[in-house]
Amino acid sequence: MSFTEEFGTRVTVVDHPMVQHKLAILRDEGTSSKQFRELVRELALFEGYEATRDLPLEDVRVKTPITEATCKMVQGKKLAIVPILRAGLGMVEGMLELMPAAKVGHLGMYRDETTHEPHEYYAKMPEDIASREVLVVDPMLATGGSAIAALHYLRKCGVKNLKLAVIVAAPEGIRAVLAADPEVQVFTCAIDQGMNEACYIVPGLGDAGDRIFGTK
Ligand SMILES: O=P(O)(O)OC[C@H]1O[C@H](OP(=O)(O)OP(=O)(O)O)[C@H](O)[C@@H]1O
Ligand SMILES: O=c1cc[nH]c(=O)[nH]1
Ligand SMILES: [Mg+2]
Repeated sequence: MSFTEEFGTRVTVVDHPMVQHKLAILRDEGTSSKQFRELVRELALFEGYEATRDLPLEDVRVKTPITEATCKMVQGKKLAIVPILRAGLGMVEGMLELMPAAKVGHLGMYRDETTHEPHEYYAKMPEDIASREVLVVDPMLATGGSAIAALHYLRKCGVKNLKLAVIVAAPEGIRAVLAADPEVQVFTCAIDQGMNEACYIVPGLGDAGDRIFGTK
C-alpha cells in the first residue's frame, strides 16, 4: 500500500521540485550550519504556504489604477506557531514571514538518548491559545513521541484546530501521530524509509538541533 493510500488526506507531502532540491542540500553532511539554518527557514516558508491553503477568505473592494474590483483577502483568522525546542526554532522565521501576525508559543522538549522518550522542560503559550489555529513545527518526526506530547499538551490547553509541520518524517512517526490525535493534519517535505537502532531517521539528515545550532 502506498503512503497516499495509507495516510489519505491527513498527510500532505510538500514535494515541489524546489523543496526536493533544498532538502537534498539539507541532508548533505557537508552542508554548513549557516546554510542548514537558511534552508530550514526556506523549507518552513514553503510548508507554511501549503499548511495555510485552507484559510478562509473574504471579499474586499479594491480600487486599482484602472477600476474598482472585488478581490479576496485572508479573514482575520487568529493563528499561532508553536516550535518544539530546540530544532523547531529554525522553522519559526520562515513561518512568520508568511504569517506576520501569528503569535508564537514555545514548547521545550528533548528526547532521552537511551529510552527515546520525550521530556518536557519548558512551555510558554499565548494567553488565548485555545482560540487560535495552531501550527506545531519541528524539522524531525522520528518515533513521534515528541510531537505526540506536544499535541497532547495543546489539546489540554483547549486547542481545537491543530496542524503539524515537519521537514522529514519516518513512517512509524506519522502512524503514531495519526493514531494518537485523530484530527491533526500533518505536513512533511519527505517520508523516509524508517529509523535506525538509535531511532534516527534513515536516510534523514542527522540531528537537526545540533546541525542548526552547531552543537556537535
Ligand atoms: O519523534 P521523536 O522520536 O520524538 O524525535 C524527534 C525529536 O527529536 C529531536 O529533538 P531533540 O530531542 O534532539 O532535541 P533538540 O531539538 O533540542 O535537539 C527533533 O527535533 C524532535 O523534537
Ligand atoms: O533523525 C532524527 C531523529 C530525531 N531527531 C533528529 O534530530 N533527527
Ligand atoms: Mg536534537
